[in-house]
Amino acid sequence: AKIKLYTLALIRNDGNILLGMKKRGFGVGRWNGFGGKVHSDETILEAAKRELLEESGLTVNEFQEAGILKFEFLGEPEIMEVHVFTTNKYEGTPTESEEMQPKWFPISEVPFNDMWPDDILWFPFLLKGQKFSGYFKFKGHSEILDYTLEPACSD
Ligand SMILES: CN1CCN(c2cc(NC3CC3)nc(N)n2)CC1
Repeated sequence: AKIKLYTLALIRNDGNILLGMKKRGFGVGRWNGFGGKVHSDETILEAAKRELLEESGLTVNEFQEAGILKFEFLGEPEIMEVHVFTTNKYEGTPTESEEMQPKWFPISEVPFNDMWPDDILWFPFLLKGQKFSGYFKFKGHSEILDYTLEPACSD
C-alpha cells in the first residue's frame, strides 16, 4: 500500500477554533482544518504553513504537533497519513479562498455533523493538548468500519 502525506492545521483563538467549509474537491461540503498534500520538495511543516496560507490567508511560524491520523479506504491502495498541527500564534485575518470559506466556531459549537466522521473521535485529544495517533478504516467517505486511537508521543 502506498502512503501519501497530508497536513491539517487547526487554529485556536481563546475559546474559538477556525474551520473552513471545503468548497470543492476532497471533503467538499464539510468543515475542516486547513491543509493539503505534502510536495516532494518540502517538509511536512513547510507544507502545513503553505497550505494554511493558501487556504486561509493566515501566516503561522510556530506549529504544535497535535497528532497523526492514518486512513485506509476499503478497496483503495493509498493510505492517507495526515499530520495534524495546532497553534494560537498566527498573523493575518481569515480570508475566503477558492478552496475554503473560513469561520470561527466556539469550541462548544464545533459542527461535527458537518465534518469528517473521525473528527468527533480525536478532537477531544486535540483540545486537551494530548498528542494522539489514530488509524481509521473507512468504507466510502462516511462510514468508519473500525479504528484505533491512542495518546501518543512522537518523540
Ligand atoms: C488535505 N486533507 C486534510 C484533512 N484530511 C482529513 C481527513 C479526514 N478523514 C479521512 C477520511 C478522510 N478527517 C479530517 N478531519 N481531515 C484529509 C486531507
